[in-house]
Amino acid sequence: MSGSGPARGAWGWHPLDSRWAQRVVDAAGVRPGDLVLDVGAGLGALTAPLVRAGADVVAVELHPHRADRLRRRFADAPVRVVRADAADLRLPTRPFRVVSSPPYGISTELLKRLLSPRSRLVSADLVLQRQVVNRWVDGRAPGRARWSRYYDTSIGIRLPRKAFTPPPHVDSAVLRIQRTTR
Ligand SMILES: C[S@@+](CC[C@H](N)C(=O)[O-])C[C@H]1O[C@@H](n2cnc3c(N)ncnc32)[C@H](O)[C@@H]1O
Repeated sequence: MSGSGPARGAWGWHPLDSRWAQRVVDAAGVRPGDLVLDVGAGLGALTAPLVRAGADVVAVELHPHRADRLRRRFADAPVRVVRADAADLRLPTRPFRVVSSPPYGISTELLKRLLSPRSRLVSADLVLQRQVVNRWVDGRAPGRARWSRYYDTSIGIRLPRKAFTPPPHVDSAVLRIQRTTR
């Protein structure tokens, strides 16, 4: 999914209902002034409650029209909209959190990047396919030997299919990642 972007029809368009988005952000424990990446921000379902929580948000969105709409919607808020492919994401050089409902197709690539050796990731709350979350919490995740010294993984809120429009064909949950050292 790099270069000209995903193939037509592969844009992973399952926006979160605003009440569920608020719950995900509340559970993430974001504090005023935190730098938070919303990867695959769509039209800002998570960006809006992140702004209300006082975060400085970087909203990453590849779709050109969605990125434009995000810019307009959050023109007066502490939100930087970056039109970029999450697969090529440049991580901040200062500590940051991630609260995101990314397209499921890029979740493994995104997680590898967030947990890479020089990452300043403090915590991540990612809405993902429940099967994928289970894999990351029960010890079957890629590269675990390397990153498990620094990070704990756990399962957060379980989201019903009706938390999205249109409902996806799979169950979802929040994968919580928290730095334990450094
Ligand atoms: C599942 S939707 C979630 C949208 C929003 N976060 C929400 O919860 O309503 C995923 C979003 O990721 C965007 N997207 C798809 N592929 C992407 C990529 N490679 N890099 C960045 N964003 C991407 C889609 O355009 C879509 O807006």
